[in-house]
This record gives sequence, C-alpha cells and structure tokens, in this order.
Amino acid sequence: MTAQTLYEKLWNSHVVTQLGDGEALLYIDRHLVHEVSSPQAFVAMREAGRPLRRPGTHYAVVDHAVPTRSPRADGVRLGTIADAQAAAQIAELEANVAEFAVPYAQLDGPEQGIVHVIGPESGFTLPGTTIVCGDSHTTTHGAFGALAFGIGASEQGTVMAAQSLRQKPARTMRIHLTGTRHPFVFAKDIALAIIGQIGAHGAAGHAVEFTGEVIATMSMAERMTLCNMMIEAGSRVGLIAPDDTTFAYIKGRRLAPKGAQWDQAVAYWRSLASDPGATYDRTVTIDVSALAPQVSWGTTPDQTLPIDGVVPDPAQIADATAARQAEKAIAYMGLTAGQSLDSIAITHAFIGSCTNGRIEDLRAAAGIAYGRKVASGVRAIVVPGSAATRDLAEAEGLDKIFVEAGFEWRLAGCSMCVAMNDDRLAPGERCASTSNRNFEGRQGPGGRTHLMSPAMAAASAISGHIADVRKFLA
Ligand SMILES: CC(C)[C@H](C(=O)O)[C@@H](O)C(=O)O
Ligand code: SF4
Repeated sequence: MTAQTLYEKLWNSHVVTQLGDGEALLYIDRHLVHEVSSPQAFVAMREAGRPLRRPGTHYAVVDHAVPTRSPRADGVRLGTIADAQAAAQIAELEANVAEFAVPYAQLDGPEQGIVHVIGPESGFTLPGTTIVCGDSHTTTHGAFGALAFGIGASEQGTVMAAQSLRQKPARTMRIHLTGTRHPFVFAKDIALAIIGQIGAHGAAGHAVEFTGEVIATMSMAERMTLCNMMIEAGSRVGLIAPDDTTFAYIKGRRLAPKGAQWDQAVAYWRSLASDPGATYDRTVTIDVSALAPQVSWGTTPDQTLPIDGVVPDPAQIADATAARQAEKAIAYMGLTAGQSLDSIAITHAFIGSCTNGRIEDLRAAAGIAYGRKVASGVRAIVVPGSAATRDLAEAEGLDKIFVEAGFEWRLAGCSMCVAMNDDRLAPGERCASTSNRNFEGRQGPGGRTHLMSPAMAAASAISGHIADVRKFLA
C-alpha cells in the first residue's frame, strides 16, 4: 500500500461514499456548538421537524457573548447579563440544547469555557475523529491528530440531520520545524513567524501538518496554539500526529476511553502518524533557532515582525498591493514608518482566547508578572479559557500573582478576542493581545490590536509599551 499522510488516513477512514467530481461524503464523528453560529441550524431542524441523528455526538457551550465579570461571586447567571443581545443569544442556545437533547456545558458549570478549550479538556476531542464546529478556529483540535475544521450554518444543519458532509479533500502541506528555540519563544511566536513568512493566504486550500523536533518539545497547549493559528494562514486544517504527550493529556478526562478501550484506542491512535515516505504537495521548513519573539504591527496576522524590528516603510515595499495595504494598516494603527516596535505605547493588555487562554499560557504570563506591576495607564485583563483552567490557576496561586501585579482576574470566555461581549476597546485604544486576529475593529470599533505571546503581553503590560520579553529573562 502506498505511504499515507496523517491527513489522508483521517480522510480515508471517514469517507462514506465517493460522490464524483472529487467530492466525498465524509462521516462526522463530533460537532461542537456555540451560541453565535448555531441558531440557524436549530431553526432549520425545527422547521423540517427533524430530530438530531445522534444527539450525543454534539457538545454545546456559550463563550462568545458571556460576560467575564459577574455581580455574583459564584459566576455568571443568565439573569445577571446586562447586554440584551448577549443574554438573548445565550437564552436561545439554552432553549435549543434543551429541545434537541444536546449535551451542554452549563453557563455556571465546571466545563464552561471557550469551545476550543473545553473540547480538549473534557476529552470530547480525540485523535482519529472528525470534528466540526461553526467556528473558524476549529483547526485547534487538529493538534490531537483529529480532522477538525470550521463549517457554515447550513452545514451545521446537515451534520445535525445526517451526521455527514460533502467535502473535497485538501492538498497537503507539511510545515517542518527544526532547531532549538530561545526559552522565551513560544508556539505563538512560531505561528506568527510562519504566517509572516507564508502570508495570510499562504496555506489556503491545504491541510497543514506540523512535523519536526520542535513539535516533540511542545505541550498540547502549544500544539493547539499552532494549529489554532493556521486558519490565519488560510488553512482550514492544522494537524499534529498524536504521540505520548497527546495520550498523557487525554488519559483520565471525562470522555476519554477507559480500561481496555483505552489500550485499543492508543494502539489505533499510534497508527495515524504519517507513514515514512508519505509525500506532501508542499513542504516548508523553518529553523526556529534564530527566531525572536514576534509581534503584529498591522491589521492582518501576516503583518508581523520580530520584536526587534521597526514599523515598515511602505515606500520600501516593492509589491504595489502590499505597499498600499501597509500604508492603510499603518494609518489605522496610528503608527509611523520606522518606529521601533518595542516603543509602541499601549492602553490595554489582554491575556486569554482559544489561542492562548490555557494554563500553560497563564503560567508563562504569571512568570513575567510575578513581583512586578502593570504600568500606570494600562488596563490589563487575564481571562482563563475555561472555568476548569480558572480553577487550576487559582489552585496554583496564579490569580494572586496577577491581582498583586495589577491585572484583572476574570471569568472564562472569548472576552476581548472578539467584540461580542462587554470586554472591548474604545476607538484609538491599543491592546497587546494574545488572541489571533488583528483585523480593523476586531476588539472594538477603532481599536488597535497587536498579536503576541502571553509572556510578551505580560511584559508589555508591565512596560506600558510593547516590550521584548527576552529583557525580562532573569
Ligand atoms: C463567531 C465565530 C463564528 C467566529 C469564527 O468563526 O471564528 C469567531 O469565533 C472568531 O474568532 O472570529
Ligand atoms: S476566543 Fe476568539 S478566536 Fe477563539 S472562538 Fe472565541 S472569538 Fe473565536
């Protein structure tokens, strides 16, 4: 048999039937649901008078609209949400999951959190499965060796009714990471450097698989950060072959296989790795040894440079379109060509999101915040990716480190990653952010976003300007 890549194995094992024209009917194992993208699909099911084909294969949560502060000490309750639109979205999701018997991570329950954080934490995300969600950052789950991708509202309805989707296979792209990184260069820096190099559409049409010795050194949190960001390079699929790190992460989680099933599962999961000699349509090799921490200066994630760089001069950019885009981005961002990136003053710092709201991210930020103070004039918020992450962080005392340093310690949710809840920037405000998108208005109309790692965002909060975290190395 010909050597297969991880992607090909996942694809082939889920094809129900070939439909012609290169399309296949693909079996969908699991569907994650959140309040923003799911309402239409439930309406369609209701109108068609259909039940869900396999209710237990869906898992719903509220994350985008939830406030991260509550007048109640024990968390957010529907009745305490002031924003009428947010409250309505959450109420609708709750009514839908009750009507269609979809398992639901309660708003005030122990598994609430960002959909891409709680999927893995609950053991819902498993290697070898197909996972979909009406959300572009579903790429995150590929870190487990699952074929996971974002889908639209009508496709969500199809999955609910038929447990399958028409799909065309993607081309394959291998991103091979070699070398040894600086201790303050994280998965986020590597992701931003990749996007900076290949462009915001550089992986379009491709399923990306990460390989190389750097992956072996990464925790699941870092692997998820990498895969999460691949949608910002245009790829709907980011993949990493499951290994012992993956299995150690999954073992014992609520929905993970147990007993003899566990052993069978691990044996199968091990077989998913790309075969020696498997070929990819494209390969990009990146040596991480010389990488500096990265920061975005513009309004697309590929407008990113090493922290020791300067805001580019559009006049020096040869490509006319890129030059125009740079000019527009510099104007929106209120920057000056030639200005050093580590001199840009900030008003906000946001540590959180499905990219960087996991316990490892909070530890990295707390390591920088410890014994220091947020600069005056900066509002810094730390938003755990899930209630479970928040509990774990509190058990480790991270909340105290943050609060003593002047950071606000919040409840779980998407928060300032996306302007769909109370946490947002006002026009002209500038944020050092650990999220994944720096589009115009992403964190609030007129707000300015600089993407970076949690350690960099903490260093920036303390410095009052975008700062090189390597200067904090004791
Ligand atoms: C609201 C949702 C559909 C959206 C997405 O698809 O990613 C959001 O999560 C985002 O990050 O922009
Ligand atoms: S944290 Fe941000 S990127 Fe992730 S699902 Fe929420 S809004 Fe989307």
